[in-house]
Formats: sequence, structure tokens, C-alpha cells
Amino acid sequence: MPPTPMADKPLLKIEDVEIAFSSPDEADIVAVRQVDLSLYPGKTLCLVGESGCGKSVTARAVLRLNDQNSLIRCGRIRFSPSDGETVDIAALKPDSLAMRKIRGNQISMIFQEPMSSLSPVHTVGDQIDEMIMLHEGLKPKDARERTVALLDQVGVPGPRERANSYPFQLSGGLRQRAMIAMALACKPNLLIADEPTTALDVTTQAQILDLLKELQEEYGMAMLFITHDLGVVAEIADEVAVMYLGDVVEQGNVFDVFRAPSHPYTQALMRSIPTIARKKERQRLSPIKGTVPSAKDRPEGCAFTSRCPYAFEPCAGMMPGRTSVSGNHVARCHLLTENARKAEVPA
Ligand SMILES: Nc1ncnc2c1ncn2[C@@H]1O[C@H](COP(=O)(O)OP(=O)(O)OP(=O)(O)O)[C@@H](O)[C@H]1O
Repeated sequence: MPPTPMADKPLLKIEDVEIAFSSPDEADIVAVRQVDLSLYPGKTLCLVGESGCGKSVTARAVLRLNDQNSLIRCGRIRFSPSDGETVDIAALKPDSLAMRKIRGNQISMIFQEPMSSLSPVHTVGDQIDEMIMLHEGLKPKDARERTVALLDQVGVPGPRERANSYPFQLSGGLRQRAMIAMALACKPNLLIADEPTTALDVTTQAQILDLLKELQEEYGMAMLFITHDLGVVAEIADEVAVMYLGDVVEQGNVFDVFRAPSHPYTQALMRSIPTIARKKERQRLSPIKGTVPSAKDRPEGCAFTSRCPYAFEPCAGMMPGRTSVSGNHVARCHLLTENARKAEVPA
């Protein structure tokens, strides 16, 4: 399927954001730096990368949900709903009224573990009713009708009876569906999904991804989807941003990035996915050698240098800038600037 054009105006624009965590007896840890991302209505941006690379910290910053020892040191998070004014979320206090209005009203979040948003001591129906009553001011009876319709829409069988179940009485897949229903109760402009399918079996995972795509089409919402699984990216993303130790090292339209991965880290991630062709040719998977350095001892230059098979002189000393690959596809690698320089030298 060819890439679909983007709407002109981004719903969310993360500009040059740096997030650090303070600790009483150590220097601040910079978890995310110079992040620039744009999300468009009706489109999905996937954040991908190994554990600890800053995906969740970036996503949680959009809702100002990072731990209290976090600080957005610089940058802007501009949220521009079609029916309201642009607001810089980075400048809001996490517990301000403005932020509480955005949270759960215009931007919702779903997690890998539904129990992080569902209360174990209330039925799922009561929890969704309450959300609807809070946001839409409906009476309890009308709210329940909408809850039942929402549970039905997200594929919960027998929704009226299931609304009376406690979360522990539901299977993992149904709990995930109930959490999605709750996230949709306020008809958000943006849904943030933090590895919502990681804990599910492959069949349920595929069903939930299909469901999210259907709901996105119906509600026209933007999605920021976090995963470490490139298979999931291929399935759901319009745009992809690859993160490594807090830096976005490559980003662009998903077709362009998959067709021509240009950062050695993205290339290495691609080589580590199992494919039928590799199995037929009895090729071994090639895991990425070494480990991600600690954010506490962040190297000076490109953080991937210690694991990069192509590392050369400038890599350890200086973080490369963004080089355009094609269209909006960019990557941060000295090799690209070096190749571009060589290409400019006449033969
Ligand atoms: N409260 C905190 N205090 C100090 N450091 C933190 C805190 N929360 C997160 N970090 C650090 O921020 C960095 C990024 O973490 P983050 O959770 O965003 O990674 P991730 O890419 O989402 O990983 P995973 O896939 O495992 O969830 C990590 O080095 C982590 O240790």
C-alpha cells in the first residue's frame, strides 16, 4: 500500500525536547535529548528501540506522567487540537488544571499491563461509566448504555454482562479490550499506546492491532505507539522513529525506513528479526553485539559507536547531525555525511 499523505498541521509537535532525572547523590541522568517528532490526526507514529532507550519517558512526557524527579530541561511539546488553541505541554505543571483537562480528555494512554489503569476493586463497567460521567456529564443510566456500546465496539462478547465483571475475572485479551474502551470513553484526539500487545499471545496481539487500526479510522485519532517489535511497526505505523540511548537516530515514513534503513542501529535491528526467507536459507539471526551503554556514562559522540561495525574516526567524538535520506526520512550517522561529502567530490 503506498504511503498516505499527511494532514498539513500536526496535532502534536515535540520540538528539541531533553528530559533528565535528578538523583540526590549523583549527577542528573539525561534520558532523552534533542527529540523532534510530529504526530498527525489519523496517523500512527511508532517509537522503537531496545529497552531503556527512552521510548516510555518520551511518551509519558506528553502526559507529564514521568516521575517527580524528572525535568523537561528544554524544548516544547505543542498540542494543537482542531477544536482548541495550541498549548505547550512542556510549560504546564504536571498537576495543573490545564494538564488534568488534557489527560484523559484529549489524550489517553494504554499500557502493556491493563491493571495499571484498571482498578481491581471495581467492575470494568463502573470504571468506564465513571469516566463517561466525568467527561460527558451523562447520567448513570445513559453512561452505562454508552459503556455497553463501547465494550461491544472493542469486541467484548456479551458486553452488558461483562460490564459487571471485575478485571481479574477477564482474560488478558479482554482486559486489554476493556482498557482500550476506557481510553476511548472521552474520544481522545491522541492515544498513546505503551507496548499494549507485548504480553499477549500472537493471535490476540494481531486482533488488538486490528482493533486499534479500526478505532483509529473511526475516531480519526493520532496514535503514538511504543514497541520494541519491528513486526508490530510494519503492521501499524505510518511513521517510525528509532531511538537509541535517548536519541532518535532515524525517523521517517515507515515504507522509506524499512526500504532503506540508513542508520547502522536500524540496520542491525532489521537483521535481528526472524523471517521465513532467512529460515529457508538457514541463515542465523544476528543479534546486536554488546549492550546499550548506561545513560549515566553517556559517551561523547554517537552512543552506538561501541557496537557499530562501521564506526570510524569522528563517531566517538561528536554526535552527528541529521542527514536527509529521502523525503522526511532522516538519520543521524557520520557515515551518511561522509558518503554525501564523497559523492560531492568530482570523479
Ligand atoms: N525515575 C527515574 N529516575 C531515573 N532514571 C529514570 C527514571 N525513569 C526512567 N529513567 C531512565 O530513563 C531511561 C529511559 O527509560 P524508558 O523507560 O523510557 O526506556 P524504554 O525505551 O521505554 O524501555 P522499555 O522498553 O524497557 O520500557 C532509562 O535509562 C531509565 O533508567
